[in-house]
Amino acid sequence: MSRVELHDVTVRLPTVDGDVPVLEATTLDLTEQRIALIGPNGSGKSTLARLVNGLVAATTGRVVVDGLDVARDGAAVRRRVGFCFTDPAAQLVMPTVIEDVALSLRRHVRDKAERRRAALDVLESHGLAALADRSVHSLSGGQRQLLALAGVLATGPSVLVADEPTTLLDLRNTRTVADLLFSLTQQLLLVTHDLELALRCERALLVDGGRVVADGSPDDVVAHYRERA
Ligand SMILES: Nc1ncnc2c1ncn2[C@@H]1O[C@H](COP(=O)(O)OP(=O)(O)OP(=O)(O)O)[C@@H](O)[C@H]1O
Repeated sequence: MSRVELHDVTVRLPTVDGDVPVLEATTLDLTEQRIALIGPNGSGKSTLARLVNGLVAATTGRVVVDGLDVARDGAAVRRRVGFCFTDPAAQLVMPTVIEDVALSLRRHVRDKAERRRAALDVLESHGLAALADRSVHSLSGGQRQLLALAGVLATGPSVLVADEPTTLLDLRNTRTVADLLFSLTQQLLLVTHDLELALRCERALLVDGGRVVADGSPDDVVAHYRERA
């Protein structure tokens, strides 16, 4: 299993009114397979998640993934850490479904024809092969989210950070995406407002006001969150 470490990490972000603190000094050692990040809107969950693949840089402190420092070894960390956004539109950039998966595979499979075959295999393994030549824009929200996840997973990350991957989905698609996420063997950092999903993880962190205010078993942390709300 992977290991994600935060050593005394703070984040300040620039605004028109100057830098504002978004994450107070945080130290974490994340070794469990599935870790949920829960908490109110604007509490700092996405910021914490984005630190793990360098989408947000620590203002002070160090973020380390499997021994690699995110600030120093950024490219190597990004190869290890897959990131899935709430809105799949943020990561689906090619005109067709198969081209999009092929783009994810560009560093893994050099030959173009082979890459197309590999992309089709990926689509098949996620039940999306029938959509291969469809425009990405013609897909439903659920299909788009599955495709985005398939593209990220095709690169073979050892950690998947998923930032509210089911927020835009209906009940059935939430179940499909959740089933996929919980079938993975990789480490999963799951930012979610869906407390049922949080309860299925091995560990949960409650973030509030830029601080981790509870950390432990999902049962305890979710109960604590419900009491505070
Ligand atoms: N690029 C930025 N510049 C300035 N402030 C930012 C930036 N990104 C986030 N923030 C602020 O940092 C705080 C934490 O935001 P973050 O997105 O991490 O919260 P969150 O817990 O993920 O919220 P939500 O549940 O609504 O997605 C918020 O007050 C937000 O306005």
